[in-house]
Amino acid sequence: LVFSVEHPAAGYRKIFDSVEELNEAIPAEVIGTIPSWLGGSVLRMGPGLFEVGGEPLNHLFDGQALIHKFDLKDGGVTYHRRFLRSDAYVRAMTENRVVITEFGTAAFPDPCKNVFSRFFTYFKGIEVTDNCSVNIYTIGEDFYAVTESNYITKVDPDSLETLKKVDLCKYLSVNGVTAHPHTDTDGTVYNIGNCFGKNMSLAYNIVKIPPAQKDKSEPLEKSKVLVQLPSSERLKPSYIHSFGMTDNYFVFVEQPVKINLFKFLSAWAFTGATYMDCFESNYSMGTWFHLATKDPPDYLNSHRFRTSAFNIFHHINTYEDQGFIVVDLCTWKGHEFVYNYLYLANLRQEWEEVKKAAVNAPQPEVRRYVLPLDVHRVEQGKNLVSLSYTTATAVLHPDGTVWLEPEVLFSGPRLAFEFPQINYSQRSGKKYSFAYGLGLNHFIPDRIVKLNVQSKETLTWQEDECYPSEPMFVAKPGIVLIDGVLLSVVVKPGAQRPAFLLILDAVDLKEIARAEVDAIVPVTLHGMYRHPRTEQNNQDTS
Ligand SMILES: CCCCCCCCCCCCCCCC(=O)OC/C=C(C)/C=C/C=C(C)/C=C/C1=C(C)CCCC1(C)C
Ligand SMILES: [Fe+2]
Repeated sequence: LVFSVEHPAAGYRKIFDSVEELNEAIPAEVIGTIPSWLGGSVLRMGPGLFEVGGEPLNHLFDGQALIHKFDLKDGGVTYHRRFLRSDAYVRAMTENRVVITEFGTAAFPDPCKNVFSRFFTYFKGIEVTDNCSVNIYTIGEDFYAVTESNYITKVDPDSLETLKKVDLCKYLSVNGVTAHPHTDTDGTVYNIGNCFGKNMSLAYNIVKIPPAQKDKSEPLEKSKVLVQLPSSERLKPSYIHSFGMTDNYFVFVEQPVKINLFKFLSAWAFTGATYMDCFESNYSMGTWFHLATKDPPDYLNSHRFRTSAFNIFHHINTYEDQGFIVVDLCTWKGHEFVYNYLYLANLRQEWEEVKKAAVNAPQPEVRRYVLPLDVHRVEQGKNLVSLSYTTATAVLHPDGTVWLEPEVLFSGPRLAFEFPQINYSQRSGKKYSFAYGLGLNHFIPDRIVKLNVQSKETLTWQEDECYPSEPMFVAKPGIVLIDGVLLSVVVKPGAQRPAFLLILDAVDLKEIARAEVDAIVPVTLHGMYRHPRTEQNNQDTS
């Protein structure tokens, strides 16, 4: 029954429609009672403008970045949104054309320039996009909207004004970093990015940005590359969307989706190709797992962990247990790039067509991989994983590689458990029980799922004609680990008030409240919960 939800009215199309920003926050109508301890704001990023100058943007990740904010205070809720004033947005508005190439849409040539000056414009090099539509997080006390390029954008989390474009290349030797950093309890930020070094040498660099500084100096000024991981292929680094971190280790999964740097650095500048045109699959490498220690930072090159090919975007959680590293992942089987299926034209099709397209796409599966930390030559051919609670295996082969087989934690035909969240502040890097995710039915987000990663039991929230977003876990203040709520922005196109902030009890996924707004909210990708400001932290930031 759970798998057979159908969408004949294709209401999901509404989440891919352009909207206007708001001049000021609008009030929401609250149904139910918002817990008295739940204040603060929900900040989320996503695309909000899907065409420029009458021309469509092609890919889900191309729409111009819109910052959304739901403020919760004294049981009431307001909603506000503003477009990020990125160069990509401002120049598109000014010139009424796509000026900066997006993930799947090439910039339009300036119609005022003749063919010769256009040629020389191209020679000036590639203008990398600053369309920070993927996530928002803090560095020190500042809030940054981010994508995966070298540009991050400082924003005011109260007014949603754009403050400053920051080029990470000024501080760090990286070409970009992921939109999914890890943050320690003291506020230290860790991230990973591709680095195309001198002589075309390639590496993945793990970077560290310290927390807010006592002398109020910029934490980015003190950021550094911690450790360098090698690329399996020269000129073709793998695409990275997230990574794992435990108390003592970093885990990087090198997938067979590759960036062809030759295409990226040459053809792209001349032919008006897009980022999407620079990806290719490696049919033979499978998937490699890399480990590095945090302190002292060091790449562990003694073991080479391998498994069959899959796409990986989101790590769920990673932890150490009895000499093993447990790595839980949202995978997509095979080497074909899942982003090939995320063109807006596909996502906006009639339901029957959407279903047909998803049949040929890589299939989703939540998997647990277990990496033994202690591997000896004599142990060839036998399963090295002795953790009592998992069927995942690791076998040392004569060539010195350790072949991993996963335990499947969740699998449904064309039903993905994606955009995973955990009780991050209390369980990140630690053994845990629950993951919360967005259920993608043939790529259409139509349910919220809670997964018990130990028992594999699931709970589901869904409602007719409703399209939710990534559920964010907010822990109830206190010491009880399982208490908390899930917050998700849900779009219900036919309703009188067509979107709402949904508040679910994270224990049983029962609805606690919803705050309905008189506005459609386009698809959001990721975001953060900002705790209410107390007298104490008001003083801290002043
Ligand atoms: C929320 C519901 C969505 C509905 C459909 C979704 C289906 C999703 C199925 C799979 C999971 C996908 C996860 C998606 C994650 C995501 O948010 O991705 C966004 C990523 C973006 C916008 C990446 C931008 C990357 C850029 C600009 C990279 C640029 C570069 C290179 C490609 C090479 C090196 C240089 C540089 C400039 C860094
Ligand atoms: Fe993501």
